[in-house]
Amino acid sequence: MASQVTFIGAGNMASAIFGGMIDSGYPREAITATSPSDDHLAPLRRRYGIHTQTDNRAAVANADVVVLAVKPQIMQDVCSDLRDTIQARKPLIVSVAAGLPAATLERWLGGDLAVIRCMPNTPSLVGAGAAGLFANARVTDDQRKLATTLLQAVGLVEWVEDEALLEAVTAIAGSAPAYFFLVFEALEAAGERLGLPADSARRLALQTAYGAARMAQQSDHAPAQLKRNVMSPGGTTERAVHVLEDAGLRQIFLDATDACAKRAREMADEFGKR
Ligand SMILES: NC(=O)C1=CN([C@@H]2O[C@H](COP(=O)(O)OP(=O)(O)OC[C@H]3O[C@@H](n4cnc5c(N)ncnc54)[C@H](OP(=O)(O)O)[C@@H]3O)[C@@H](O)[C@H]2O)C=CC1
Ligand SMILES: O=C(O)[C@@H]1CCC=N1
Repeated sequence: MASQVTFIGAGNMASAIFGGMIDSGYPREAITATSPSDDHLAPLRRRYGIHTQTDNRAAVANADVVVLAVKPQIMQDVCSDLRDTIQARKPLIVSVAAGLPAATLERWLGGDLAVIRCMPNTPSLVGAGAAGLFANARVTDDQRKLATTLLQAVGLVEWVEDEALLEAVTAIAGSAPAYFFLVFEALEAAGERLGLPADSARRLALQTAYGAARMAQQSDHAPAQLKRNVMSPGGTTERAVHVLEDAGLRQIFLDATDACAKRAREMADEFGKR
C-alpha cells in the first residue's frame, strides 16, 4: 500500500510536488494537503482529487510522510502546533523550507525524528525541477528511496551528505531559475532594441535557452566544447562571447552565487538560534 503523504501548506512548491507525484502514478487518495483556507483548498480538491484539511494536526494523524511546505518564517509556529501529534506517530519529515536546518526542525518537532531537508526549485511546477536532498542520521535507506521517488516525480534529485552543501544547491538550483529569467528578460530587450517585435524576441530567446539546455544535457561534450562549436573563427559569436568575458561574466556568477550561499548560511544561523 502507498505511504500516506501529508503536505503542510498547499502553495507553489507543495502543489508542484503532489501534482508531479499524481502525474507519475502516485495514488491521489494517499495524498493530503493543508492550508488555513478552504477557499484555497477547494480548487485543489477539484483539480487533483486529493484529500484536503484546514486542521494540520488532523492531517498528520495518519501520515507516513509529512512534507513541510510553508514559508520559513511561520515554520516554528506550525511545528509547535504539530509537535505532539508528530511525536505520537513519528512519520518521516521532509522539509522544503529554505535555510532551515534539519536539526532545528527536529528540535521544534520534539526530537528523535527522521528528517530530510530538500532544496527544490520552481521549474518543479512543469516537471523539470532540480532538487538537493540531505538526510539526518535517523533516516533509513527505505525512507531515502521513498523521498527520491516523491521528488523525482518533479525533476532531478541530487543527494548531499554534508548539510552545508545545500547552500551550494540553493545557489545553483534553488535560486538559479531567477538568474536565467533575468537573462531571458535581457535577451528579449536586446532583440527588441535590434528591431524584433517583443513577443518574437521572447519566443526566440526562450526556445534558444531550452534548446541549449537540452543539447547540453544530451551531448557527450562539455558546455565549453559546445560553446566553441558555435564560435566560428572571426565570426559573430566570437565577438559576442568576448564582450561577455571581458565584462567579467564568470566573476559576476561567482559573486552572485557567493552572495546567495552566504544568505542561506545566515538564514540557517538565524533559525538555528531559535
Ligand atoms: N518559491 C521557491 O522558489 C522556493 C521555495 N522554497 C520553499 O518552499 C516553501 C513554500 O514556498 P512556496 O510554495 O513558494 O510558498 P507559497 O506561499 O506558495 O505556499 C505556502 C503555503 O502555505 C500555506 N500556509 C500558510 N500558513 C499555513 C499554516 N499555518 N498551515 C498550513 N499551511 C499554511 C499558504 O496558504 P495561504 O496561501 O492560504 O496563506 C500557502 O498555500 C518555503 O519554505 C520556501 O522557502 C524552496 C525552494 C524554492
Ligand atoms: O529566495 C528564496 O529565499 C527561496 C529559496 C530558493 C528560492 N527561493
